[in-house]
Amino acid sequence: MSLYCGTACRRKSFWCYRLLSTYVTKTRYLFELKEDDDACKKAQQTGAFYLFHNLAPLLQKSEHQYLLPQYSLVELEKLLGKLGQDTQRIEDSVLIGCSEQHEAWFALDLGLTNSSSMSASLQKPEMEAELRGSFIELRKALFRLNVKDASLLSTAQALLRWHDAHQFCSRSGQPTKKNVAGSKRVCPSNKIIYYPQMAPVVITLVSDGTRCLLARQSSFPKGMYSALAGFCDIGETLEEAVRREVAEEVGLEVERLHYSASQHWPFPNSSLMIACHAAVSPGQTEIQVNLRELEAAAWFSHDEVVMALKRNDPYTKQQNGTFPFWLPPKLAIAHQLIKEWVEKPTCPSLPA
Ligand SMILES: NC(=O)C1=CN([C@@H]2O[C@H](COP(=O)(O)OP(=O)(O)OC[C@H]3O[C@@H](n4cnc5c(N)ncnc54)[C@H](OP(=O)(O)O)[C@@H]3O)[C@@H](O)[C@H]2O)C=CC1
Ligand SMILES: [Mg+2]
Repeated sequence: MSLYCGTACRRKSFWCYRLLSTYVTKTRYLFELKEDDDACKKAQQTGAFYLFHNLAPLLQKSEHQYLLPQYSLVELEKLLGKLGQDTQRIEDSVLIGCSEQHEAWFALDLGLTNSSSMSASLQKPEMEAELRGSFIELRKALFRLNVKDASLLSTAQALLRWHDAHQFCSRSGQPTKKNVAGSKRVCPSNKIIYYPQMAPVVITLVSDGTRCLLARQSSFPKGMYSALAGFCDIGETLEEAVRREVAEEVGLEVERLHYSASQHWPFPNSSLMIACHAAVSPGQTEIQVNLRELEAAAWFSHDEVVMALKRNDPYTKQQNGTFPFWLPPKLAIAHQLIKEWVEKPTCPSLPA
């Protein structure tokens, strides 16, 4: 459905864009592309495509960081032709954002095969040579991207992964069909609509007023400690999830907590990280580590944390064979929580 806006501009669109801020017009343009398949197809003609292979983004190496190449629809069609692939494959692409000038951005995975398309998975080396880049695992690349690109690729990978895992209706078993933008999938037989999902995860930096509590899982890189994290259970509030996770993992009862910020985190699936500061009373700080969840947990002083934040070569083994204590990289919300605590290590004052 389209609406004409007021007499002054006569533009055929969902919205009258004339008096709105750049941010609002961009948001409403994206909304329109998600709702209107024809508008989204049209946007592909002038849009930019980011490529993936089995969820690894195509990147080009520059001196210190990775660059993100993008392709126009015409370039993509040429590339697929050259590789002997049907251009119908472009229908698998998903909308991931747009520029302020309304150039729509799409992501397309050329390694994953879709139940509804007959295209075979393309060979990675052949494509890398053609594209003069490399498909690099997001875990390895994320921390060498600028914040904007890292966020765009996290979104793209999460959406591509969700579509790959939701090709069939869980009620009818029939193949589901995505809309052009990829903001949903529908089962043609029973009309059930599936929307991309994120799992809410609380991440909490516990403090006793002078020290903060950090922990590590055995899967973490050697020497790295982070704030306590855990998936929310169904039916829980954030406050309940924080109190339960802290109790489960280190055996402490949180007295006060306050919200700091949130972050989309693509690993291992798509999580919405909700970051909080929490306090325990100085008299109740003896921890009992749940070894089924954590390898270790400990209280760290302000000075120790300040030193660890300065460490920029954390993987170097020390002479005694151990790895130095270090903290998650800047891009992780855990880093932000820890930095906030270093700047203001007092207990939060809001009631839990
Ligand atoms: N961005 C950041 O700064 C940080 C992000 N994180 C992220 O937070 C997430 C959660 O932290 P973590 O300590 O591992 O979580 P939990 O403490 O909840 O424990 C993880 C366990 O929960 C189970 N699980 C896995 N997926 C789900 C789900 N969707 N819902 C409910 N339970 C699930 C699994 O158990 P089982 O296998 O036994 O079924 C898993 O081993 C991690 O994925 C991690 O990547 C963590 C720290 C910092
Ligand atoms: Mg945990």
